[in-house]
Amino acid sequence: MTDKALLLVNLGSPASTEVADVRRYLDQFLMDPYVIDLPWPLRRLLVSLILRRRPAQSAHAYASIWWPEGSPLVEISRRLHRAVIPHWPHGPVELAMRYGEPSIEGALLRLAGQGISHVVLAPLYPQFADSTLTTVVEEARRVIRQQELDLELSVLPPFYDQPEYLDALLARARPYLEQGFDHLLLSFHGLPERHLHKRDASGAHCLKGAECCRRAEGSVLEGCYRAQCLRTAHGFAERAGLGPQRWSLSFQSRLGRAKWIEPYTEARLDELAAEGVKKLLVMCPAFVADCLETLEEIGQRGREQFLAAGGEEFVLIPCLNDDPAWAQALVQLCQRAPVEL
Ligand SMILES: C=CC1=C(C)c2cc3[nH]c(cc4nc(cc5[nH]c(cc1n2)c(C)c5CCC(=O)O)C(CCC(=O)O)=C4C)c(C)c3C=C
Ligand SMILES: [Fe+2]
Ligand SMILES: [Fe+2]
Repeated sequence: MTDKALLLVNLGSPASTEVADVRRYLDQFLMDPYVIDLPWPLRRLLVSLILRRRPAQSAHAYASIWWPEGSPLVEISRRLHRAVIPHWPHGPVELAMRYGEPSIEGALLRLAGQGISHVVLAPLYPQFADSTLTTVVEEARRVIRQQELDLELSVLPPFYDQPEYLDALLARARPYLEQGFDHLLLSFHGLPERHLHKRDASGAHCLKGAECCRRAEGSVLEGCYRAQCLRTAHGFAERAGLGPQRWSLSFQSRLGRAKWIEPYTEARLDELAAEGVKKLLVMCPAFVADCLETLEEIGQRGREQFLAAGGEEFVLIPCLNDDPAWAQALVQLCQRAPVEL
């Protein structure tokens, strides 16, 4: 029966490392109100300022990690897509990117054209944020509304604490853990603090103390990216049998002057070297596919920083990527967990 399609959605990348393509991509990305949550005129002004210098800098960074097939994030997502297809018994599997190509619009039009009536939307982000999950769901809804498609949607919720995901992470990390290390740093993508406050309607929970996100439950946990990152990190460390001294958590990829959630990865790299850590393992569990933020920011700049600060060995554990066990685990999640919209 071909009545229930699966649509995998990742973030997306520029079409090439040309500055003009990077500018186009950054414009689409940063003008998304779920990413820069300012009223349109202010957002336009801020993004135009960012677009004066950032495209050239980012193009240079992208060029240093680009693959012959194109963007690592997009190519890895394509490989994951191919690995998932044989495991999904309910119908076609499509791949889309929230920004750039292949688009969510194109994928939904193709599925509707095949007579599909139900789509399971799988945003490939373990932790919830408006800039990850909400924007994907809203884009899918916009396309269905504007194109008048007869499609029902359900969505894979954040899977930050799900055994399928944590087990896949551990299987990925185990060979690196077994080789010995002084410390494991779990570096998550950061988020402006404002995005957390906005989701904490009571104003009483989020960022009210070092442990507030650790204790979050119910709707507070559902809306708190930081709390979900902490759950992932503690869940992973427990499964790996790591004591509190063997690992820590940080947040990377800060953009602009606003305060982002702490501790910052950059600061932690210096601290760990100063504390005498010689061999550092780094894993980035907010990303299911290696991308600019893991390969360049951590794998190149993070490595240089740690070694310059006195560290001796820096090992970046690859993301889950197209690992066959992860492809199977993802299908299990998509069969077990989707929520009707
Ligand atoms: C993993 C989840 C992600 C969250 C949360 C997120 C929030 C967020 N990001 C920016 C700004 C940028 N992010 C950029 C790259 C990038 N971000 C994610 C994921 C999350 N972002 C990924 C997977 C990537 C890599 C894309 C790739 O092509 O490899 C970039 C672009 C690159 C650059 O110029 O540095 C920007 C800009 C904001 C502002 C934000 C939260 C509000
Ligand atoms: Fe980002
Ligand atoms: Fe919180």
